[in-house]
Amino acid sequence: MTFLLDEIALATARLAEAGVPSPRTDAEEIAAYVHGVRRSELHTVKDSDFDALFWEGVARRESREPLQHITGRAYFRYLSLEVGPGVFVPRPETEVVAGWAIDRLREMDVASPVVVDLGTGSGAIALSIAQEVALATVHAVEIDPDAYRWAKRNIIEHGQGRVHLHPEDLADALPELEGQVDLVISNPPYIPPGAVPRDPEVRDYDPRRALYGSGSDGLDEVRAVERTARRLLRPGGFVAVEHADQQGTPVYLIFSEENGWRDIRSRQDLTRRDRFVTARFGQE
Ligand SMILES: C[S@@+](CC[C@H](N)C(=O)[O-])C[C@H]1O[C@@H](n2cnc3c(N)ncnc32)[C@H](O)[C@@H]1O
Repeated sequence: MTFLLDEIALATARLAEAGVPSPRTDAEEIAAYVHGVRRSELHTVKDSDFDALFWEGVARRESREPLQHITGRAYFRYLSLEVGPGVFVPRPETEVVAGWAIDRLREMDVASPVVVDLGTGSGAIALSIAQEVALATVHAVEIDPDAYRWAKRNIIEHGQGRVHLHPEDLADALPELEGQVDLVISNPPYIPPGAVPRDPEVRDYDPRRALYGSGSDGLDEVRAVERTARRLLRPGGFVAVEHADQQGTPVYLIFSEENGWRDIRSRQDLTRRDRFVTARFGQE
C-alpha cells in the first residue's frame, strides 16, 4: 500500500508539472480505475500489480487527454456515463441546468411529462431527467453519428425504456410532437467560431460540432433551439438553454415576448456566472 501511495504522490507531481488542474484527484482516479475500485476504496489495494497500466494512464493525462477518456466514464448528477472520443464530456455547470428542469417537472401538475433534449451528446441531461422524474418520457435528439452511438449505449444502460433517441437536426426535429411537449432543454454548441478554448482537454478532445456554434456570434443553434421550442411546447411549457458566461444578454434577447415567451430569466451557475436562460411559452 505504501508503494501505491508513493506512486500516487509521484504521479501527482508529474501531473501538476504538466498543468493538470486537479493533479492529486486525477492520479487517484487513474489508480482507482486500473485497480477496479472506487477512489474511496484505494486504501484496500494491497499491491501494485497494474504498474504499467497506471503509468500509461498518467502519461495520457500528462499530455492533457481528459481523465474521462482515460477511465471511459463521466459522472453527471447521479449517473456514471460511458464517454470517449467523439462525444462531449458532460460538465458540472450543465448539472445545474438539468437540476432546474427537474425541479420544474416535479412541480408540474402533469402525471407523465414529455421532455425534449436537443443535442443530447452522451445523453447526460435526458438520462438524468428520466432517472429523477418518475414517469417522464424523454426524446433525445442528436445529429452527430459518433455522439449518437455513445448516447445509445448510455440509454440502453440507464434509459429505463423512457428515453427515445432521434438522429435528427435540432432545427427541424420531432414534427410529430408539435404543441405537445412540457419542457425543452438544450446545451447546444455556442462557442463563437474564432474563440479557441484555452484548456487542451476541451480544445483538442471535445468534438468540434459539440463546441462551436454557427454564425458570427456562435448563437445560430441557440436561435434554432428557440424556434424549435416554440414549435414543440404546449401552452405553459418551459424551455431552458445553456450558453457561455459572456452570452447572458444576447441569449436572453433571443427569447422575446412578441414570439410568445414570458417569464424570461437569465440564470447563473454555482459560481454566479450567467449560464442559462429559461422561459415559458404562451398561456396555459
Ligand atoms: C455542448 S454538446 C452537449 C451534449 C450534452 N447535452 C451535454 O450537455 O453534455 C452539444 C451537442 O449538440 C450536438 N449538435 C450540434 N449541432 C446539432 C444539431 N444541429 N442538431 C442536433 N444536435 C446537434 C453535438 O453533436 C453535441 O453532442
